[in-house]
Amino acid sequence: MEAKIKGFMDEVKARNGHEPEFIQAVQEVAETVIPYIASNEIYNGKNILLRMVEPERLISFRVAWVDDKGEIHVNRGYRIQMNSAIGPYKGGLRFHPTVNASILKFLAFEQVFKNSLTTLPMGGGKGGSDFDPKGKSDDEVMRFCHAFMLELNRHIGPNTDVPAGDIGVGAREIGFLFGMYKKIRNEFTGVLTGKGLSWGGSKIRPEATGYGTVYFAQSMLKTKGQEINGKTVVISGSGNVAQFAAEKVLQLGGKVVTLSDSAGYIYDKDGIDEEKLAYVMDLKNNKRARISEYTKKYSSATYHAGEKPWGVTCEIALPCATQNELNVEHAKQLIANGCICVAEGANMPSTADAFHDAKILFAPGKASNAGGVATSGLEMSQNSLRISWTREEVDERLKGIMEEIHNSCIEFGKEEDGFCNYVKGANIAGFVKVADAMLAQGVI
Ligand SMILES: NC(=O)C1=CN([C@@H]2O[C@H](COP(=O)(O)OP(=O)(O)OC[C@H]3O[C@@H](n4cnc5c(N)ncnc54)[C@H](O)[C@@H]3O)[C@@H](O)[C@H]2O)C=CC1
Ligand SMILES: O=C(O)CCC(=O)C(=O)O
Repeated sequence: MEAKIKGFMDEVKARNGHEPEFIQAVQEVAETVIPYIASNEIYNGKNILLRMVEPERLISFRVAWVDDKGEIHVNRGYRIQMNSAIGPYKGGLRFHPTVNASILKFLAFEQVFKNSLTTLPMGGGKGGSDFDPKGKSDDEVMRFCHAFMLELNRHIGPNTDVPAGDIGVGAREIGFLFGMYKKIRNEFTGVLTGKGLSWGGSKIRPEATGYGTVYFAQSMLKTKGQEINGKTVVISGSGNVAQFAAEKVLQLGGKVVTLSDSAGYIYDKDGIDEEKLAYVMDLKNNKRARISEYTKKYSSATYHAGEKPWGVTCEIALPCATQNELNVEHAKQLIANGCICVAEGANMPSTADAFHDAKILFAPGKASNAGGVATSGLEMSQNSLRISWTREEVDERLKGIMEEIHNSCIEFGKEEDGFCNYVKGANIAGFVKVADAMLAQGVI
């Protein structure tokens, strides 16, 4: 089996050798899915995984825009349409200076498995730009989004490809992108998700990724007779996913002690309560300031510049910032300090080796953060039906979907000693649905 996996990865590396994040994401899937393929006759000799690692379409384009001083800038825009076997391409847009083809291909690849796990009919895609929204005025962000959509609109549509937000793309950006799509195409459709509530957005979509991550952690803890109530939780990030993960932990009686951004983390020994979290939301979503500001307002907190929060003692860790922010040393430290449960809110925040051999409750992002895209799927359904479900209705569906994903992970990930390997479970469950559809549709 080792040789089979190596042979497959050699072929992937030969084609994508300069794309480390993409190779990392494929390796993790190959290690669990190739043995499954080998033991399941119907997938043999069909080169399904090799077909799945090649994007159906990779679009790259120039985005030229004018700043407030009248200077012209050029960024690179992308949309990776990875796999449409089970539905229209679906996945977020990331605006961050680090964006490149490798990062978007890893995200698009993960998205295929994640969307399959949601039980909803969505293929996988991802896109974005190396544009940095930090320090830009609202007008500059608007001009960039409009310029980006001038090209992207040709490649998307409510039955073709439905983008949404990711790092650097929130409600403000989705509004500007939607406005330009509507202007160019002269149609009001559900072409993007994460829209504002008064123009087609779904209730709970902003909360969904963070809430879903905590619902998944709840399901994992339940298998051990444990709950969130009374537990100390370390969270990284302070953006959309981190904020609503923190909110749900508080609602369930947990104590959140950290948040972070790319410059460092804050540790609040007294816990980040509802009032403090509201301050963080205003700080990040409106003032767009650094998390270090928190310590100026709350003396119970300390700031740790240039560091990650994984050395802080906790029972639960929720990495919610970005890829590869938690390595094997961090993982050892967490476990040594008593951490029993890690649910990834971000995409691939743990390095490949971090929890590889750790027998704790560990959920990969493609399972635990799938609540965001699942609720985007619910937004698509509401748009098609031209109706709007209540907050309670959407939250109930979200909870149900997270429960289903957890069940799928158990079905395919439970090992002989009773330990659930959630990575294996998520990879195989995600693979089966897409692979079966690809088999049915023939070699295309
Ligand atoms: N927004 C969504 O619905 C979903 C997001 N995700 C993933 O969750 C993660 C966070 O995304 P959002 O909260 O939506 O983005 P966001 O833009 O709202 O927040 C991103 C957060 O990550 C931090 N960050 C960015 N680069 C960093 C770095 N190099 N080191 C440390 N921190 C860094 C930022 O300071 C910020 O706190 C990403 O991995 C994203 O792909 C996953 C599923 C859905
Ligand atoms: O809601 C969506 O379509 C995108 C969510 C996303 O980008 C993700 O799950 O990583």
